[in-house]
Amino acid sequence: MFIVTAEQMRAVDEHTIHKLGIPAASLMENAGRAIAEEVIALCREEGMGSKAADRKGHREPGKAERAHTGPGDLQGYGGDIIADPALVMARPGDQHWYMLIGKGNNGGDGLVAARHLLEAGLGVTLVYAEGPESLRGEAAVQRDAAAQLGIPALVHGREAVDFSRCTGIVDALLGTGSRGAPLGAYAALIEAVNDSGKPVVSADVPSGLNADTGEVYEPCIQARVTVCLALLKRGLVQYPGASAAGRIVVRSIGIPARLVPEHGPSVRLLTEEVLRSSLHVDTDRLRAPDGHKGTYGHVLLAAGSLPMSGAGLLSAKAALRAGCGLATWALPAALLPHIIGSVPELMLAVAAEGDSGEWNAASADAVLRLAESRDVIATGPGLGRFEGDTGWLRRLWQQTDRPLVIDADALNMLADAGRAGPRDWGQRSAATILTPHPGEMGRLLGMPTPEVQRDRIGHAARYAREQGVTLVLKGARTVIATPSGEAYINTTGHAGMATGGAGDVLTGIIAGLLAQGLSAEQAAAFGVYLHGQAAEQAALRRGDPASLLAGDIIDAL
Ligand SMILES: NC(=O)C1=CN([C@@H]2O[C@H](COP(=O)(O)OP(=O)(O)OC[C@H]3O[C@@H](n4cnc5c(N)ncnc54)[C@H](O)[C@@H]3O)[C@@H](O)[C@H]2O)[C@H](O)CC1
Ligand SMILES: [K+]
Repeated sequence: MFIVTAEQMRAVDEHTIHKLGIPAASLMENAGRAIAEEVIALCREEGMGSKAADRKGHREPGKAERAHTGPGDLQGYGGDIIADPALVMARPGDQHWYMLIGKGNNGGDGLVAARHLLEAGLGVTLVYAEGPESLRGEAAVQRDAAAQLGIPALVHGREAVDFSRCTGIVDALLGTGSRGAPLGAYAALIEAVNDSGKPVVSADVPSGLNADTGEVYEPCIQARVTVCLALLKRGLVQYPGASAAGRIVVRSIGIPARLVPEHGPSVRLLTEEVLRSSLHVDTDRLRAPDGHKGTYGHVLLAAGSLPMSGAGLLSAKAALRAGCGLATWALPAALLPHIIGSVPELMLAVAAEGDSGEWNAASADAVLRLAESRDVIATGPGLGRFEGDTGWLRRLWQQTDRPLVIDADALNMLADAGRAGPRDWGQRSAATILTPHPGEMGRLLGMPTPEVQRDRIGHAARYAREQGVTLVLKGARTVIATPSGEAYINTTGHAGMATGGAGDVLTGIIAGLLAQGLSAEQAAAFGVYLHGQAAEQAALRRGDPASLLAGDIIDAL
């Protein structure tokens, strides 16, 4: 599923109307109709104004919905005749919905929805944010149709609006044409709606949400359901916007998704389907029946220091669990006695001499030598900082042609590389994957963490393109961005993954997948997906996400 910006949506919309010749009125009709259907679906689900038998959330028309159009039993003539199933409910007359109408096309969608709800037998009242005379184009056509049908209308500021009288509210105030925080009547209506506690169905996006970044302005509608029209908007999959949206239902309205790549870099929701079809990840083919441990690649992990040896251990175990044939952990000499025997499947190699348990700049020689007979290098977890560390990382970057996964303190070394970023170190010929959390991303970009979080997709995609790397921006809805400017938004995982070591596990998984021959894009996306899915399994086993340990994720892989 594609995820678009408001500008991309507009471009695809224009393409559909002006090049394909689909009338704008058809798109608005489909949009409004979809919103009305989701209002009815919500009413059914919540048993709002309907019979107990109708409270199960199913969309099958109930008994009362079957129209027997003549005397006697029609079944004798070949079966029931059922009125439009999507719009039928048991006792529609108990429902009265207020339809908030803004002056743009979002308002036009709301007006179409009002017509369909009226047709279904619900009570509807229009609440215009501004005088109806301010509507233009298609929205004005819908305003006039609604007026001719006699749908009652109030105008904010002219008549009192009492939300306690309605059963629910459709928010068609602001859509993708919204700019900045809602102003004037829009802000007043949003505040009153949120205070009312009534269920809200938002048209396209909750009004007050930045559709591109997920930033919520003051005020912003808190929706029960958001009926996203045509294509998923970026702001709906990023927090805090994702929380304001409630349940998101993406409804097609006649705009072909295949037009998206013509209008800018594509961002997709990372699902199993996308992994298989767009990313061509075929797990059945990862293991050859006649393979041996050399077939599945050898990971070299340069990680861990005395106070943080567990990080290295987690990464190494995760790489093995992800399926690489062999893993070698390069570590400071002083760690060796503590580690020996803890993971018997793992090979250990001393890279940094001395009894401090820390890394040093000279250890780059040892790491580079070890890398010659390994397929992938991963570094960062538990590494710590040391004198000359940025130069150390620079040597790895420049002097090995092996794929490189860079995490944790190695990212902080990268951040010290200079304003221009590692692109100054030259383009690597092999895959380079960076896995920052928002704080590390902020250091890479030289900006505060909240600024990164304000537009995760935008920052990740820009950095990956400018620096020529594959970037994994961790956090709720992890973003995977590629050097070509494409991105994937992960759908797996939960808040229980906010626990020490979870990132080290991800580094190991990605390295383990790279070793098996996956491309940077495949390994990063599949690794993130698997990491989240394993954490879901582990939380199910434990019964509570909060008690998840990073090691549980490895066990569940
Ligand atoms: N996907 C499609 O192609 C279709 C989308 N539809 C719907 O149309 C809206 C986008 O409509 P647009 O007219 O471009 O913008 P809005 O309705 O969002 O409203 C813009 C309107 O509001 C004023 N405004 C902007 N920002 C603010 C603010 N902060 N406070 C107050 N007022 C503001 C501005 O002046 C404009 O007049 C899309 O979301 C869909 O719902 C089509 O119906 C079908 C095709
Ligand atoms: K809206």
